[in-house]
Amino acid sequence: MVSAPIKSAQSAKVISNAALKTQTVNLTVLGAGAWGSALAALASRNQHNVSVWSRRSELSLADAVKGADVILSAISMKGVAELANRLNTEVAVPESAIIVTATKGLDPATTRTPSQIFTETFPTHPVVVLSGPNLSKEIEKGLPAATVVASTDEAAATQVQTLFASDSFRIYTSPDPLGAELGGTLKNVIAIAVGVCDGLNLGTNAKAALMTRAMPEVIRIGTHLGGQTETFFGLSGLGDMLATCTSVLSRNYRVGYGLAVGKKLEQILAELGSTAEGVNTANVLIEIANREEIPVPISRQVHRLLNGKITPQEAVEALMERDLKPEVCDLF
Ligand SMILES: NC(=O)c1ccc[n+]([C@@H]2O[C@H](COP(=O)([O-])OP(=O)(O)OC[C@H]3O[C@@H](n4cnc5c(N)ncnc54)[C@H](O)[C@@H]3O)[C@@H](O)[C@H]2O)c1
Ligand SMILES: O=P(O)(O)OC[C@H](O)CO
Repeated sequence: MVSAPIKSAQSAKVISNAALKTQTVNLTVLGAGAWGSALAALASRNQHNVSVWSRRSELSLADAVKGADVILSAISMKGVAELANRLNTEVAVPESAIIVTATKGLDPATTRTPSQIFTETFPTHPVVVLSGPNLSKEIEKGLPAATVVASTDEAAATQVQTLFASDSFRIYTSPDPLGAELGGTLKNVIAIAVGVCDGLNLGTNAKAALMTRAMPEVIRIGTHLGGQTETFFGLSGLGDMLATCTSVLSRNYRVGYGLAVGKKLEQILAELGSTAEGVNTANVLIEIANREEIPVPISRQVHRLLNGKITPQEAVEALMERDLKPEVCDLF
């Protein structure tokens, strides 16, 4: 069992990091990619018992989750639904285990978020979203970073906060899992657009305009899907948008940059050798936007570009030639 170190969120505000250290937690990390490995290392440094499972590891999924207090999934979106189903049907997930999801994506088959998938599959377990401006390569180096753990179960969020928090990894709790998750997911499509902007050498003014105009777009679709407006202005929203859109470490940014300098998508993805969720997210997002009639002009151009319907230059022209209008008119 995970100990319950915090009596309430109110008391957590005044307790120092040192006082937040808990009893040892049994953490199982599912996914041994860049993010799963970085999160496993953070928990190990906090002296917790960490086991890491991946589909290629010798450890079976059943053995990996046996006795787990916390199960954290950090696999690519394409595997989340299948993994949730395997956890539900093939193995015995401990009754009291907290499930944490750190994936930033949307399920292509159902358009659900990972937290929605885990909540529907495990209705009696607390589900926590971990999301923020977290480029794993910087975190691996021990550079300072902050993130958000969001859940409707406040005690579970606080326990996950304590599990990973350190002097170099500052964690805030939030009661809005969908908002935190969608901020981190939708910005990947915008990071592709900003990569295009930089690849075409369009300048700082254009980049600032793109990121700023992306905010109402993300908020419009994010709130429609159930997130709270204010969450999109926090670390998991604006914060992650800034990190991902301004760093060459971002794989999504590099997808856009590569397209702008004339590379084919397949070549870019092969060179990356790891997950760029924005490509799948753009497809699912446009499916949702079309179905629900939600305007997403930037994401739509990214979608057209990724699917070979337009060139990077044509995408820029399409955005610049839209009808003129007042700035603050279309948040919802
Ligand atoms: N790397 C980062 O900086 C970072 C930061 C925050 C969030 N994320 C998110 O975390 C998720 C994983 O990213 P990553 O950087 O670790 O990617 P990665 O490509 O390095 O690793 C992906 C992992 O998912 C596993 N996987 C893929 N398909 C699977 C399937 N069908 N079944 C089981 N496992 C499967 C792979 O084996 C691998 O272990 C993504 O949603 C990403 O957006 C990444
Ligand atoms: O490398 P990216 O583009 O997947 O970005 C990683 C994280 O989402 C940044 O917070």
